[in-house]
Amino acid sequence: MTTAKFIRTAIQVPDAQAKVAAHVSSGSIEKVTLEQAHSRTLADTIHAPHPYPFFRRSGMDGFAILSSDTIGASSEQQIWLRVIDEIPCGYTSDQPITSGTASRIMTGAQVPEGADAVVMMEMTESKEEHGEQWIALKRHIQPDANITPIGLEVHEGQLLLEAGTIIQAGEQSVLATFGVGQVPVYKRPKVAIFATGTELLEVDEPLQPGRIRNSNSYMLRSLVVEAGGEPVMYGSIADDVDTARTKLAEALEHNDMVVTTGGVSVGDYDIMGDLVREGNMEMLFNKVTMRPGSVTTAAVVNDKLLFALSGNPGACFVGFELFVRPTIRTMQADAHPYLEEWTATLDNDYTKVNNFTRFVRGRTEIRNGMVYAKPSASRVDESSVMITIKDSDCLIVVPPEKKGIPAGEQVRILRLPTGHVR
Ligand SMILES: Nc1nc2c(c(=O)[nH]1)N[C@H]1C(S)=C(S)[C@@H](COP(=O)(O)OP(=O)(O)OC[C@H]3O[C@@H](n4cnc5c(N)ncnc54)[C@H](O)[C@@H]3O)O[C@H]1N2
Ligand code: MOO
Ligand SMILES: [Mg+2]
Repeated sequence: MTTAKFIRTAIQVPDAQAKVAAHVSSGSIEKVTLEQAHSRTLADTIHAPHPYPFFRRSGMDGFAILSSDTIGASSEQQIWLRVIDEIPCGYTSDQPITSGTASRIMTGAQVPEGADAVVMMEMTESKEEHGEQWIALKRHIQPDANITPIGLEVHEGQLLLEAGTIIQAGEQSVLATFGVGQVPVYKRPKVAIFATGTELLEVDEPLQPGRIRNSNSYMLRSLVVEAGGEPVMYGSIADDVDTARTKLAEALEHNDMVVTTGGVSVGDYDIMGDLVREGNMEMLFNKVTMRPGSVTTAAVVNDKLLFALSGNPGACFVGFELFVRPTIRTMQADAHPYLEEWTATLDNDYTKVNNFTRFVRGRTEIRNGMVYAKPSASRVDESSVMITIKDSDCLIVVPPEKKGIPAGEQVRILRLPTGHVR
């Protein structure tokens, strides 16, 4: 049998990634509240509208003084200063410090005019005389002591955050400090997910002979969230090309991209493959020189991307990490959308013979400051294996020319950003 189904041109992973990238640009922008901005990608550059600190700030609970008043002070020769005001945080004093006077001040309060130092409470003695408060100092206090000057951290106009920054705790702090309550961020792309397969059962259905529960949709859902997308679940459908066509049209209409799983190989019921070949979409590729995921298929329909990933869980996972994650990241203007590449020492022999580049699910470990990677599966790492996905934090790259790699050799690994919600 020689139908178009079987004739496929395999392309290399970087070429396939480039084909996808040519159809992706950063998405549109929206404003969200600071609370909602967590883990979102900033869409504008933020400059400081004012210096920070904005006023001369006391670093201690104590007294604002003139340092020159304390010259010559010692245990034998205490200097007495009259306390003229009390300045809690949030208040400003209208009484400037002049020679011979001091004001009680709290940590974080604005230092009054005239004062050029704050002395800690513990370094003073105090007394009350004729209704007046006095403090004594026993040593010389250096000018500027315990005063944080204006702009120590940030000067006015300083670049605070670049567009493309992911907003986490530190960025939240900056945005709040500078009064950015409505934050311009890239919209999360809406990613439709549906599974194909007559064998698929819903998660809460009892097992039946020959059937399995749809796990890929849930795996993909988590991956989309991790990548910063908004997953939209379209359930699963039987292997029927008409149903798939209708579902795909609906998913494309309401979402920014569509990810499907299953039915992309050459089997009689591999309907997604058939659908992509029908001709009303631009197929980017339907075979990649990688394993798992060799049948990963991508197409463009009305300017939107369709990723038809393998049904085999391991292949579906790798297909997502290499093609879908970078797309979601690029749509949020991530300058480094691909999985981070590290070098690691292989911990176990890897003996499999390959004709395609193999992306072996693995786990890293740091020992004596060195990164080691070992395959997650002790026996099987086939495309069909589901159970090792949870045990993996990297993909070990085994080039096609290698006939296995001995333990101790340096390997390229791709770090999986598992658990990081973007
Ligand atoms: N004659 C050939 N057979 C196969 C080839 C080939 O080149 N020639 N390629 C093999 C490779 S490689 C892979 S990978 C798979 C790809 O299969 P499909 O993408 O067509 O996926 P299905 O046939 O629908 O299912 C494969 C497998 O995965 C299970 N599955 C499907 N959907 C889900 C889901 N949502 N959750 C969990 N598991 C799912 C399904 O039951 C099958 O066991 O084809 C090889 N065959
Ligand atoms: O596409 Mo299959 O995943 O190469 O193993
Ligand atoms: Mg199949």
